[in-house]
Amino acid sequence: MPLVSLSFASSSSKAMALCSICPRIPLRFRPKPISPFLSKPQICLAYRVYSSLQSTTPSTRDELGTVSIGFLGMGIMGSPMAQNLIKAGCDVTVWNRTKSKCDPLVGLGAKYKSSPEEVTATCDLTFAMLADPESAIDVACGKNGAIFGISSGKGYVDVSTVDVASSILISKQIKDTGALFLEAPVSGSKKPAEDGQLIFLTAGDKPLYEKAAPFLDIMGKSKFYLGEVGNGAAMKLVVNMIMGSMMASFAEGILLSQKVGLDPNVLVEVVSQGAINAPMYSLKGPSMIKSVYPTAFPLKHQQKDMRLALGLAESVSQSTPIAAAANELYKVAKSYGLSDEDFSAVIEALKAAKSREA
Ligand SMILES: NC(=O)C1=CN([C@@H]2O[C@H](COP(=O)(O)OP(=O)(O)OC[C@H]3O[C@@H](n4cnc5c(N)ncnc54)[C@H](OP(=O)(O)O)[C@@H]3O)[C@@H](O)[C@H]2O)C=CC1
Ligand SMILES: O=CC(=O)O
Repeated sequence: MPLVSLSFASSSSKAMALCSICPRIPLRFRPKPISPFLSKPQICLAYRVYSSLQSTTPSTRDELGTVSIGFLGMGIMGSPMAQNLIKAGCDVTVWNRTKSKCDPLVGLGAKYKSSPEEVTATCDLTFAMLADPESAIDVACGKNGAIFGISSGKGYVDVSTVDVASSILISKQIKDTGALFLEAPVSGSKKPAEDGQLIFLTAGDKPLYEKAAPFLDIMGKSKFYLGEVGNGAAMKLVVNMIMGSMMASFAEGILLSQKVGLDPNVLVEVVSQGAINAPMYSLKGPSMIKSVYPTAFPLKHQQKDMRLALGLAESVSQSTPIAAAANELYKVAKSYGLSDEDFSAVIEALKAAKSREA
């Protein structure tokens, strides 16, 4: 017997002081101490206060069987996340716009429903992993959307990467039904999703965070609770803005090393041993040098995140010239037809048109 029934349709004082000199930051984005323990060093504190590792104690696991869960969105991320829930013994119900993508999950024991509405009507807790703000809103609030099946006592956890306003809109629509809402975008790509090593950036209803925690622990290695809805979305956009700029800069470095006669493979090795080492450089550098971009994080989603992050920065008049320049490169890469390639294909935007054709 499955343990759980699931459906899947795709501050510290220093920080507060900083806010006092940045009056334009809306109150809701200012770090708020949520525990008296916040006088400890900030990094440690943020981790210990906002996140918890492996909260799935044996007693919690016993309770998993009493919760039925749904999953909406079987893309690159949603499929392995749902798969991990099934493998952990959960009873999962899945939905995806393109039905065929549900077949492997059904093969593993998932149930299938033909609309988000049916999923939320059947399940206590529904996760949604959709492409962008438009699809996340449509699946939650559109025709046969999640809000039409959900009701008081149930929960909706949106793990898609969206902007703050969209997340607040979805939250309001869900909560108007009496249900609870949690935003929980993830940091970590295809492989971390497959390995259950995602990082959840959650915000919203704390009781739902606690109810969802054992499932988040199955799909991820850590989770942060960041307060009110919008903070999770904002955190994810800041992280991905940094990542997108890092990748664009790395691409420039690879091409420059080649142009001056250096071996770019040696550059990747040098970078991997120094202070600017990042796993994505070692992981993606060798294939970028060969001009192949096996998709883990689609370039179109990285450009969407740059665009949304720039909007977030604009909303608080924060200057982000590096991200703005990087965003232009992702736009050029999209115009080259590289939307569905991995975001490392941004390097193509830096190659001369003639050499790209060669
Ligand atoms: N890939 C990655 O490394 C990571 C991605 N993310 C974020 O997670 C989210 C999902 O990413 P990923 O799985 O890679 O994306 P995919 O493009 O692989 O999947 C997108 C999903 O959204 C569905 N979808 C798209 N448009 C609509 C629509 N109009 N109505 C209903 N469903 C729709 C797709 O359905 P269909 O199959 O029918 O097209 C599919 O299930 C994005 O927000 C992304 O930014 C976050 C961390 C890492
Ligand atoms: O959103 C992408 C990621 O790798 O995280």
